[in-house]
Amino acid sequence: MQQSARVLIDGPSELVFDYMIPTDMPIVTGCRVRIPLRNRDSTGTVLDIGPPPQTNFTLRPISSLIDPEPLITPTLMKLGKWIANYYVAPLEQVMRALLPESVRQDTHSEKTRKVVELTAMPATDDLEKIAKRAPKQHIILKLLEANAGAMPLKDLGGGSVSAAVKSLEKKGHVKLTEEAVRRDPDEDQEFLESKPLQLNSEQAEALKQILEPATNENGIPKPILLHGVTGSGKTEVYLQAVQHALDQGKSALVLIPEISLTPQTVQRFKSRFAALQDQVAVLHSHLSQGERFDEWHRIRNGQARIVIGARSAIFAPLTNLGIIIVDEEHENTYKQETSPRYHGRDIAVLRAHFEKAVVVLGSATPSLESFQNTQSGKYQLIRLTQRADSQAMPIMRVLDMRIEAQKQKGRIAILSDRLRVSMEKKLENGEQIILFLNRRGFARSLQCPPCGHVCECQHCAIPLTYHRTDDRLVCHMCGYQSLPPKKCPSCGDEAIRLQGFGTQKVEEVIQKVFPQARMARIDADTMRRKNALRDTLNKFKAHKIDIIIGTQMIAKGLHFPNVTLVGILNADLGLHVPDFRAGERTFQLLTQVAGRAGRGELEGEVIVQTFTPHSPSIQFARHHDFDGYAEQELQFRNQFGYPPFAHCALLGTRSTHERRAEFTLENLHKRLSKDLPPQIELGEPMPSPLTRAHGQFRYQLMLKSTSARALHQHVQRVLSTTPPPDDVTIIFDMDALGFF
Ligand SMILES: Nc1ncnc2c1ncn2[C@@H]1O[C@H](COP(=O)(O)OP(=O)(O)OP(=O)(O)O)[C@@H](O)[C@H]1O
Ligand SMILES: [Zn+2]
Ligand SMILES: [Zn+2]
Repeated sequence: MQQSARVLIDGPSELVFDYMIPTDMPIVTGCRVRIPLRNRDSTGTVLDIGPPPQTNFTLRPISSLIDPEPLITPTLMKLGKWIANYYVAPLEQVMRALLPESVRQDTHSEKTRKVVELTAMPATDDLEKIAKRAPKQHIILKLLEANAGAMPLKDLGGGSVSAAVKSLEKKGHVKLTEEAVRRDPDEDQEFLESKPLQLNSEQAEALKQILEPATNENGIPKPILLHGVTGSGKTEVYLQAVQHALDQGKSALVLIPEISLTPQTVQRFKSRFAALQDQVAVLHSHLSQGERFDEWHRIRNGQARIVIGARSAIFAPLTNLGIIIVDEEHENTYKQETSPRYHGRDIAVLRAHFEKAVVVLGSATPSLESFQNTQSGKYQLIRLTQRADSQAMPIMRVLDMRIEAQKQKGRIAILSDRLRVSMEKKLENGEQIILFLNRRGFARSLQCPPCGHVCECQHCAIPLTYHRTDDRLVCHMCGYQSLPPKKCPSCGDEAIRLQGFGTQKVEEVIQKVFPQARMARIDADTMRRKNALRDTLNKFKAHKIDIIIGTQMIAKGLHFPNVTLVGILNADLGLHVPDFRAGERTFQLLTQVAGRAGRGELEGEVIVQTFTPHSPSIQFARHHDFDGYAEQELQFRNQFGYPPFAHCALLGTRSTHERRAEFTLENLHKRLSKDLPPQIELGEPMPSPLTRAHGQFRYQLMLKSTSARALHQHVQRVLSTTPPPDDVTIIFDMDALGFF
C-alpha cells in the first residue's frame, strides 16, 4: 500500500501537513523534501511515515527529495518519538527541539572568505621588474611564497591590496578563490594545550570502571553515577575518558548545566583537546544562527567528534557515540521549561542505552533519583572521596541567626558578628571571599524569627505558601488552606512575618562595613551583558576583586585557589519553599558553594547563617555527609510517596481570563478522575503560587503515580479528547521539578 508522510513545513508558522509518497521515492523520517503548499513550492522535514490518514480529500504527492541522507539519525528519531510519548508533547514540537531552526530552514549558507593562491611565480628578472614598478605586488608574491602559496585576502591587507591582487591575477601569477570558513564562536580565545594529569588512585580506579563498565543482561553498559566530592578531580576523569573514546575511533558528548555559567569547564575541555581544535564543537544558546548551522553540520558530517553543550546538545547528531558525560547531573537546568519538557540527563541515559554507549553522570551532590538508581542496582556507583591534591574539605560553621535577630532587635540581620570578624581577617591577609545569597523566590512561607518555626501542611510536610491578596496559607501540593496564625504556633511570638533581603541590599551593607574592599555582584541583573560573567570571574581570578556577592550563578564548578572564606547569608530561603525538593536543593547548594572554599594551599572556611540550624540538610551538609543526608531524605520521600518512589507531574492552565483558566482545569480534573488508574493520585485544582504572570492567570494541579506509563497514557488520553478553549493554554510537565 502507498504510504503518506507528515511534513513539518519550513517557515515561521511551522505548519504540519500530510503528503503522499510517490512509490519510487526512497523517503525515510528525517529527510528534507520539496512539497506543494497552496499554489507555491515549499520545503520541509519528514516527521513520520505511515498509512495515509482517513480524509475526504486526496493528499498531494511530495514533489521531490532534497537530500537522500536524513538530517536526523535513526537513533535520534527513535529518541524523539520516545520523548513525544513520555512527555505528552506533539511530535512536531519535539522535532523542533531535535533540529535547530537554523538547520531545518536551510537558509544559512556557509561563510566564505577570499583566498589568494600563487599559481606561477614570475621568473627572477620579471620579479625584479615588478619589485621596482609595483612594490605592493612584489610584497604579495613574496608573502605568498613564504606561506605555502596561499593566504586569505584579509591577511594580505584586504581591500587595500585588491587592486594589486587583480593585476597579478591578470598576469596569471595568482588566482582568487573562495573558501568555506567555520564561524568559530571562540575565535577570540586561545587555548593552550594541557597535558593529562597523573591520576590519583581513586581517579584511576574510576577511569578503569568507566572504560570497562558493568553491563546489563543485554550487554549494554550500565549507567554510571560518579559521586566525587567537590574538588575531587572529576573533570580530569571525564577528560581522560573522552580521550579514550577518541582513541577508539568513537565520538563523545559532554553535557554541562549552562555554558555561560560554567566557562571554566568549557575552557578545560578546549585546552585539553587544543590540538584537535577542529574536532571540538561547542553548542549553546548564545551562538548566532550561522554559528549554530556550522557547528551542527561539522558534527553531522563527522568532522567534530567531541561535542560540549548545554541541555539541547543531547540531540547533537553524532554517530558512533562512545561516551556521554553529564556533569553536575543534579542541576535543574537540565530540565527544559517549555514543551517538550524533557530532562537532559534522563534523555542522556536513554540515548546511551540506544547507542550502547557509556553514560557517566557526575556530581558532588547527586540527585536522589540517580542515587536511588544505584541503590536498586540499575546504575553503577563510583566514588571519589578525597580532594584531588589531598587538601582538606573546608570547615563549616553554622550560625544561629535567631540569636542574631534578638541582638539586632526587630531589624533583619544580614551580617552576623562572626562572619564580619572572619571577613576582616581574610581581607587583612589578602585572601578572597565569596558571599552567597539564595535567590529569593516569589513563593513565601511564614517563618518566626525568634524560634525559626515554619508553617507546614500536615498532609504533605512542605511549607505552606502565603497568598497576600486573600491573606491565606495554601499547600501547593494538595490544596489544603488555612488562615495565617497571629502568633507563632511554636513559641507564641507575634513577630512571625515575612522577611528577606536581596543581593543589592547585601552589597550596600557590605560596602558600608568594608569601604576599602573591591567587590562585584553576580546575579541575573548584573550579568546580562554577553561575557560579563567570564570577565568578572577573570578579574576575580587575577585578584582585582576581593569579595564576590552572588546568587546560584556562582555555585557551580568554579575553581579559585585564593578563596578561603565562603559566607552563606540566608541558608533558609531555599529551604522553606513549597516544594518537596527544597531540602535536597539546600543540601546541594550548601555543599557546592562550600566546595568553592579552600581549593588551594590555604585552608577554607565556610560560615552558614540560618534560622533553622538543626534542619537536616544544613547539618548533613556541614558534615560533608551525602550518604547520611540521602538516607534520611529517601526515607521522607518514601513515606510521602514522592520521587524517586513515584512520578510527579503538573497540569496547568493559563489564560488572560481567570475564570476560563480555572474552569478549564476543573473540567480536566473531572475528566481525569473518571477511570483513574489506581496507581495515580490526583490532586485538587488550585491557583498557582505565582497566580498571575505575564498578564495570564495560572491554575494547576498535581498528579502522582508509581507508574510513569499509567500517568502519561492517562493524561494523553484526556488531553487529546478535551481540547481547551482558544484562549486557554494547557501545560503538562511530566517529572516536574518546580511546582509553579
Ligand atoms: N590527579 C591529579 N593530580 C593533581 N591535581 C589534580 C588531579 N586531578 C585534578 N587535579 C586538580 O584538582 C583541582 C580540582 O579538580 P576538578 O575541578 O576536576 O574537581 P571536580 O571534582 O570537577 O570539582 P567540582 O565538582 O568542585 O567542580 C583542579 O585544579 C585539578 O586540576
Ligand atoms: Zn498538602
Ligand atoms: Zn516562634
